[in-house]
Amino acid sequence: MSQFDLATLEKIVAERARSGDANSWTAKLFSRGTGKAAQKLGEEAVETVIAAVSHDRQELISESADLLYHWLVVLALEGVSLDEVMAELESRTGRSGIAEKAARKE
Ligand SMILES: N=c1c2ncn([C@@H]3O[C@H](COP(=O)(O)OP(=O)(O)OP(=O)(O)O)[C@@H](O)[C@H]3O)c2ncn1[C@@H]1O[C@H](COP(=O)(O)O)[C@@H](O)[C@H]1O
Repeated sequence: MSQFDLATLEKIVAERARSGDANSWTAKLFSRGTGKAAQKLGEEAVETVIAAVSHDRQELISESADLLYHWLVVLALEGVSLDEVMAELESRTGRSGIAEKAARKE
């Protein structure tokens, strides 16, 4: 099982955004701003949907990775942290009591 996680990728994105490296896609996207990055996010979302409805498993994995990366870039450009999104998701678990049920099973 992969040990890689979104928090690590969020840190990489922040570091690459600051790098100013001409070879960095992240730095390039940051320099072009939220409009361009959000456009790329939308394209990756559509490509993910196409892979899913095509039942193309490998493409679905690849496009999902592109989607999550570009999503983190857009969050960073807008000053939203992954933690804030996770807190929002966590708050929703309370609605069904599912988190408490899962915790009781541990
Ligand atoms: N996870 C990613 C990642 N996923 C996708 N991409 C890039 O996203 C870009 C967009 O994909 P497209 O197929 O749409 O590319 P394109 O056709 O060249 O783009 P356009 O012509 O539409 O502008 C590609 O250049 C991919 O390389 C990524 N670029 C970077 N990362 C991560 O960010 C780190 C830092 O990367 P750099 O910023 O490039 O150093 C990497 O080590 C990775 O961990």
